[in-house]
Amino acid sequence: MSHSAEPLPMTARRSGPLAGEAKVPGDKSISHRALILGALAVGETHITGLLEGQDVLDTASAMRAFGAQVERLGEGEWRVRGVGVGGFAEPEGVIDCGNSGTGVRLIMGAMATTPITATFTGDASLSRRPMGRVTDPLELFGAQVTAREGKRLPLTIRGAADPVPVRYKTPVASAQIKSAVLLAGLNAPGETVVVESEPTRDHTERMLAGFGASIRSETTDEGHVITLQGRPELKPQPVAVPRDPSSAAFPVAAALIVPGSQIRVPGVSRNPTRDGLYVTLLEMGADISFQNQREEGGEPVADLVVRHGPLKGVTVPPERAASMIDEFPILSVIACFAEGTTVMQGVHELRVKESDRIEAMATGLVANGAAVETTPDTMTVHGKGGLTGGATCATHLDHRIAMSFLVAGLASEQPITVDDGGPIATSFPDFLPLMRGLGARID
Ligand SMILES: O=C(O)C1=C[C@@H](OP(=O)(O)O)[C@@H](O)[C@H](O)C1
Ligand SMILES: C=C(OP(=O)(O)O)C(=O)O
Repeated sequence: MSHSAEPLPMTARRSGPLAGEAKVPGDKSISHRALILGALAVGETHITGLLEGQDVLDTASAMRAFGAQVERLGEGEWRVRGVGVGGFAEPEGVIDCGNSGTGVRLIMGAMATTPITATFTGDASLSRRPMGRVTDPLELFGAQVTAREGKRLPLTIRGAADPVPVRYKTPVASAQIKSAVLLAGLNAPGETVVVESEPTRDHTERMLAGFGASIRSETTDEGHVITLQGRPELKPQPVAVPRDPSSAAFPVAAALIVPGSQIRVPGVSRNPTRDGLYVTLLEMGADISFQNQREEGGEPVADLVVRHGPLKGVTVPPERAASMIDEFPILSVIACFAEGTTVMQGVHELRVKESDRIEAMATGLVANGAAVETTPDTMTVHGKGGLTGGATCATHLDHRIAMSFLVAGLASEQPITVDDGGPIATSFPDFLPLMRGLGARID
């Protein structure tokens, strides 16, 4: 939901060793998809471990507006009674996706091949983000899109009455574009094909297969090719959402930079398309072990044990960017506490997230004593084994910027303040109690 709540400043102070267990919330990407596929299935989908962050709650409301029955049974436990592929009803009101790029882009895809009309809106951050990357391919299916200048929200989609399948090469590596096209392809006859230059997170493909769709992925000379057979009957599946590796990154980073820390983060997804931060941290010399590796709900998971220790700067190659796209803000913090230079390459997509994350991190880190250089596509941090701190950082309605600076403050010489911690609730509503439970001094 878009709201103009009062800003909520928060301050993090140098803390003693962090210890204990960090049970981070359910994966945000999988949570959105469980609700949307549940709504498109025929029958009842039972979900456990759903992230109850505002982004996902907005997707739940949207699925109700399109005619699905969505009920909360208990903490993280939800039931969705779906309407079937092509069964969405026309919503009576505007669909407000709040702060969530994933929510709005996937839902636009899911309705674009059904003959109904819907208007989408979002908060100030989402209204600045590019939507043409999704509406362009949706028009190829036959949907009609009315948007203001620059293809931003609010926009209206009139779904195709007689959709045609599409073969689409994504112009940027984006799981949101890929997923929107695949979800639109569900109600088009024949094969819808998405080609991506680098593989992006594959939760949509895994879950569609789990719900009984015929879908295959292969690597060819052209790239990573996903082929979906349209008009399946989706069969409800129990979905057990693993814990979010992108949320886990914050307590993990805190334990790595606060001297003497040792924490355990159980049940975190280790999906290879989401694993780039952890690969990078191991290269930096981080002391992380992955215990009890197992499969849960179609995703590989492990318990992470993380200990503080010395870190060194590394170069993160551009082909790794997609597998850690949301983790660069917190990596830039960790890089300040390493010795030596960390270069993050191929990160231009960070400029069109909830904020321009390259700009937001560089400005805040420099204000707190770091040496950072940026180009349109790279961020370089000259690590000095610590940070002075003492400054207030602007979070620009961006949860990951807020959490990154708060983690930085736990190990800086002086406290670090963020001007607004409110957006943290979009993806990690229990961030404060969880971090305080480990010994973090944040108020
Ligand atoms: O598909 C998803 O669930 C997501 C894809 C990524 O966005 P892009 O596809 O725009 O890179 C990521 O940044 C976002 O947090 C979640
Ligand atoms: C980019 C993010 O989310 P979204 O695109 O769904 O707003 C994120 O959670 O870091």
